[in-house]
Formats: sequence, structure tokens, C-alpha cells
Amino acid sequence: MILADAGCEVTLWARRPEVAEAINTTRTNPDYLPGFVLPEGVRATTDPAEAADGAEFTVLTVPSQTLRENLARWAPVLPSDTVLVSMMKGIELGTAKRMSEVIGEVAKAPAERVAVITGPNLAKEIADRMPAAAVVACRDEAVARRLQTACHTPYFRPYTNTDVVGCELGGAVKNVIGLAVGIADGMGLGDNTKASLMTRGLAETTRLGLSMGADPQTFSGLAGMGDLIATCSSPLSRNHTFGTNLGRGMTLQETIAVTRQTAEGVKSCESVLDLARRHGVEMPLTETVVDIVHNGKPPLVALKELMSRSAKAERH
Ligand SMILES: NC(=O)C1=CN([C@@H]2O[C@H](COP(=O)(O)OP(=O)(O)OC[C@H]3O[C@@H](n4cnc5c(N)ncnc54)[C@H](O)[C@@H]3O)[C@@H](O)[C@H]2O)C=CC1
Ligand SMILES: O=C(CO)COP(=O)(O)O
Repeated sequence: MILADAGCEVTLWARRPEVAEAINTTRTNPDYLPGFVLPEGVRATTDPAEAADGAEFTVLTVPSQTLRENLARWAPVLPSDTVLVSMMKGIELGTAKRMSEVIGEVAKAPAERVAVITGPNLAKEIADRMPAAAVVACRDEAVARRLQTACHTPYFRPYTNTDVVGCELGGAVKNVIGLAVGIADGMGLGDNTKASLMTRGLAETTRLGLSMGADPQTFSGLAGMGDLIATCSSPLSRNHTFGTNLGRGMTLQETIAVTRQTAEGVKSCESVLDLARRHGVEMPLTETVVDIVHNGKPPLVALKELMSRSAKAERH
């Protein structure tokens, strides 16, 4: 929608023929976005070759853990000069790779042809054309500027950044912190708790980023603090909502059963922790989320343990 509103011709690839058909005939996706009419410049197909044909930008937004498998199928039909754009906020399980790394590897694309769009961009608010800012990151600033122009609309204001690592980490880790804040909300805890989790969550994200060569300033920008605020404040966030259900006492299986859309942090909390261990970085909040979500630790026990960690200086 944003790309079409900015004047691009857009072809969506859809898995199900009925979804492509609905988009082409009624300009709606009744399953995922009922009530929203897509702009004229958007059409859909189930044929990846047709979707990719002549594409200046190829925007990838499948659930992170399915990217490798999907992209392996699409890679042969991608134009050799297309810029591959990730909007995914996850880290691959098993390899602990960022999505841009998976893209580079599977599509054999150099870093100059891989970009990221991230920031406080809750889907429903974007579909409502409510004003939002975002970050368009690419190692090659000229490519970031081209993508910035391609997605700049009166309601969507993208800023460029060359710190791809920091932008991706900001997006992936905020989902984990969003789960933590949701759990706290579900437990009936207050705004002090929420603010403390968000701030210390950003501190551990920055710590990880620094160890991976990211620019620390990225984390106080839209890809870091901005996205963290949106996810941790909004009932529209799937990660936040997932956490709230857990905090209210639902089991993991019950929570999964009532969650239809992708909550990336549920899987990525494990790969973020894996990444942290590979870099020798302590991430106590991420570890706590993994314990609650995957190791069955009761939230109240996890909270007590978190609060009784040894006292530290704030910078550590
Ligand atoms: N929804 C949001 O507000 C935002 C989401 N993102 C990121 O976008 C990425 C995708 O999430 P959403 O589109 O929001 O999730 P979603 O759950 O709304 O949609 C996922 C789409 O992927 C399809 N899908 C599921 N499994 C698949 C598979 N194995 N192969 C191919 N397609 C598959 C689904 O049919 C659906 O169309 C995530 O990494 C998320 O973090 C980023 C910014 C905002
Ligand atoms: O990333 C998002 C907003 O920028 C959306 O967050 P959720 O995936 O938790 O809904």
C-alpha cells in the first residue's frame, strides 16, 4: 500500500489463489485486512516469476523462520539487479543469523543489494494511513536513498541509515522485550515495571549491538527506542498481546492456539539468546523470556529471580 501510494507499481505474491483473486477483483484481503481497500497500483499473483519480473525492489515479509526455504524457491526468478528488502524482525533459529544475512547467503546478493525497512510501523495503523516514521537501512547509502524515495508518502516518512546490523537487532530484540512487557501487563504489574523493562531491554539490545559492530546511536532512534515504544505500548502488537496472555496464566499451547498472526519474539527469543551467547553478552531479560516461554518457568518465579540479581552500576 505504501509503495503504491508513493507511485510504484506493486505485484504481491500470495500463496493462496483465493487471496490473489480477492486482491485483484475486490482490492481487499478479507482474511488479513478486512475493511481496507488497497490502492489501484497493487495487484497479486501466485506465480513468483510474475511477481519478480522486472522488480527494482523485492520486498520480503514472510515469517522469519520461513525465509530461507521460501527464498531458495524464489532466488532463481529474481532479477540480478533487484534490491532485496527485508521487513522481517527475527533472527534465524539454529544459525543465529539476521534476515539480511540469510538473504545475502540464499540469493547470493552482496550487501549493497540488501536493505531493511524497520521502525514503529504497526500494520493496522499503517493500513489506516496514520502518520509514521521508519528507517530504511542499507550499507550503500545511495540504495537506501532510492528506497526512501520509493516508499515516501504523506503519511510515511522514511529516514536512511547505513547501520543495517543495529536496525535489524533493534527490530528483533524489541519483540522479545514486547513479550516481557506483555507478561508484566498480564500479571497486573504497573507502568514503573513497564518503563524499567523497556529501558533495561534497550540497554541489553545496545550491549549486543555494540559487540556486533552496530552504531549505539541506532538504538535511540526509530529502529530501537521508537519500535520498542510502539510494541510495548500497543494492544495491536502481536508480541505484546502474546505476552499478556502468558502473564494472565495461559499456557504456551493455549496462547499459540489463540494467536493467528506471527509473533516473531516467541521463536526469536531463543535465537537472540543464542546470538548473545555467541558474542559473550549478558541479556538477562531475554533469558527470562526464554525461561518463561520455552522452559515453563512461572512468571512470578522468573520476576523474583530477575529482581534479586546482584546489584550493578547502570552502565553495565
Ligand atoms: N505486522 C506488523 O505490524 C509488522 C510486522 N513486521 C514483520 O513482518 C514480518 C511478517 O509479519 P506479518 O506480515 O506482520 O505477519 P502475518 O502473520 O500478519 O502475515 C504473515 C504472512 O506470511 C504468510 N506465511 C505464513 N507462513 C508462511 C510460509 N511458510 N511461507 C510463506 N508465507 C507464509 C501468511 O499467510 C501471511 O500472509 C515479521 O517478521 C514481522 O516482525 C514488521 C513491521 C510491522
Ligand atoms: O514490529 C511491529 C511494529 O513495528 C509489530 O509488532 P508485532 O509484530 O508485535 O505486532
